[in-house]
Amino acid sequence: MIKLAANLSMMFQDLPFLDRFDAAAEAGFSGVEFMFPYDHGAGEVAERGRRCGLEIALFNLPAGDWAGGERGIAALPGRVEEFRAGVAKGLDYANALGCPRLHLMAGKASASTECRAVLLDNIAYAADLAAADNVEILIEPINTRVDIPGYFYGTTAEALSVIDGAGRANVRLQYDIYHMQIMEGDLARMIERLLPRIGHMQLADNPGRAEPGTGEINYPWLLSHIDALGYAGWIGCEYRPAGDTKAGLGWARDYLNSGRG
Ligand SMILES: O=C(O)C(=O)[C@H](O)CO
Ligand SMILES: [Mg+2]
Repeated sequence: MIKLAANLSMMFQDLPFLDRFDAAAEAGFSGVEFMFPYDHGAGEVAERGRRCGLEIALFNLPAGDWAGGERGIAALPGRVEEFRAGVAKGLDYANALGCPRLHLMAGKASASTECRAVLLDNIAYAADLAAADNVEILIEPINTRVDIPGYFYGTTAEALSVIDGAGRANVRLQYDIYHMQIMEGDLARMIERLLPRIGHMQLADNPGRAEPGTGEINYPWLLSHIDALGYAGWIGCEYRPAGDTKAGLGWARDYLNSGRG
């Protein structure tokens, strides 16, 4: 069964963050994900999720100075103390929100031995603490052609080599179909091959990163294929709606709860 999570950092942006939970539930979602909950108290985010009957599928560990252009700090030498404080904060929120997954972002860093060593240490540190809370750490290759030039890993091979290097069983691959269409293509076969390593998925069409049906990816076919493969995890709708979020959800009708919207 395909389980779609609304991405509350990209969808329903006309509403304040907490009200996006209500909008997602009304649209028929049973799960949500978002980038960062940290502007709000963990208690109030948890309460809103509970009240709306929503599972919280994933959010990001603190990722440095986002507004200043940083996209994670885990591969940055000299930022280890800040990284560790972020892990503690992220796990506090994950526990309060009942969220079993955290996305750890490496950042824009050179492919140097030093950055890789810092990254592997940081991932192992986060994974060991997370394991004690039954939380998984997710590593997502992000396209370096359009969205984040210079990001530490842009392909599944690079991300898997980092995961294997960290050597922790609770570190898994976050497969974002949009990024991987740009970097690798061959989506169906790649997902089939990588399925045992994938802990979370995300989607958007390409080009433009809007909803399925606006670009080149055959989502009706691909989602049936993912379903047939037996993928049981969440797929986050990490797209920028081309217009009104709810009006653009026609593509998802078969996968959402009905009767609430
Ligand atoms: O950029 C992406 O695709 C992500 O999933 C990161 O979490 C940034 O939000
Ligand atoms: Mg993503």
